[in-house]
Amino acid sequence: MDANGIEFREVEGRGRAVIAKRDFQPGILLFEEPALVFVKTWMILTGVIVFRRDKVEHKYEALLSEEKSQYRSLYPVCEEPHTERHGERHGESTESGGQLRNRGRTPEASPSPASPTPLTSQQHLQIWDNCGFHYCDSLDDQRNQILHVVVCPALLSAITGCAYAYRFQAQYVKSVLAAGVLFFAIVGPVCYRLFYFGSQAIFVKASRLNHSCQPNAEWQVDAVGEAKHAPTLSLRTKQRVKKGEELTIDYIRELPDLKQSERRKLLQQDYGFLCTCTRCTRCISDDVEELEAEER
Ligand SMILES: C[S@@+](CC[C@H](N)C(=O)[O-])C[C@H]1O[C@@H](n2cnc3c(N)ncnc32)[C@H](O)[C@@H]1O
Repeated sequence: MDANGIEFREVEGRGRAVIAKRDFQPGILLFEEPALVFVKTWMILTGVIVFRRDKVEHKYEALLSEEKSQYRSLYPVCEEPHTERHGERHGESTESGGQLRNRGRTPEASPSPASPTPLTSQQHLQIWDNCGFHYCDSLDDQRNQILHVVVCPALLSAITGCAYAYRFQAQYVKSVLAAGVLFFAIVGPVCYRLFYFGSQAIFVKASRLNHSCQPNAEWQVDAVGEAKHAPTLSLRTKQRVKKGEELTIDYIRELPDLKQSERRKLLQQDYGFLCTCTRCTRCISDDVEELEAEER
């Protein structure tokens, strides 16, 4: 499906954005988009995404030259002045779409796209940090189940059991069993948040979606049959959206319980921007206490 009914343009203070060109009811599919590139990751403490840099670079090298320039157009998404060229539409595979916006790099209209300056590891990292969508596919889910239901409990039970046996000279087997019960009862639920497998993908159009703490759209990744087809992101409206409104998503939707002030801090620390969504603007202006009372 093409991105009908939406457009990509600049908004004040937030760079390029996705705007509704007509009214939408809740639950409407706005667009579907295959991943440009995706990698397997781990996540620690529901926040720190870890992947092998060389893998990311290797995947980039395997892209076609047009795809490479789309990928490169994402760097640096937010550091340069957002000067949109006439007719530029993000995600379109035309010559004007996906132009290089890299500092110190010649615009693509004149140079040979075959030999762009190589991206550094740091630049790759910045692209993935800013634009990577994290999700779990079915293989990740299986690995997580094995990890959290078998490996982690067994390992932690064995360690706790050994410590218990050493401390109290208890029989090893009894200690491991006791530690296992203890683990499932107390540590098990916590362990689920400590470490898990996932995947991360770059979706060119979707990476133009700005964040809001009260988003009007939500994304989902379908990664069934990933070996044969690239995972596909679909974006749907969450509520009624009026013509001219910006479409936004929640960048930290896996942490719904945070207070507004904590959300702002996290977005600044992890994503490097001061959120200017309506909710945050209200929070800055005067009623932080009122907002936090509402949240309680
Ligand atoms: C994935 S990009 C979104 C598209 C980006 N606006 C662009 O021009 O390509 C994320 C960046 O957009 C900006 N941004 C997104 N949501 C924002 C918000 N609520 N307030 C301020 N800046 C925001 C930040 O600079 C952030 O690092």
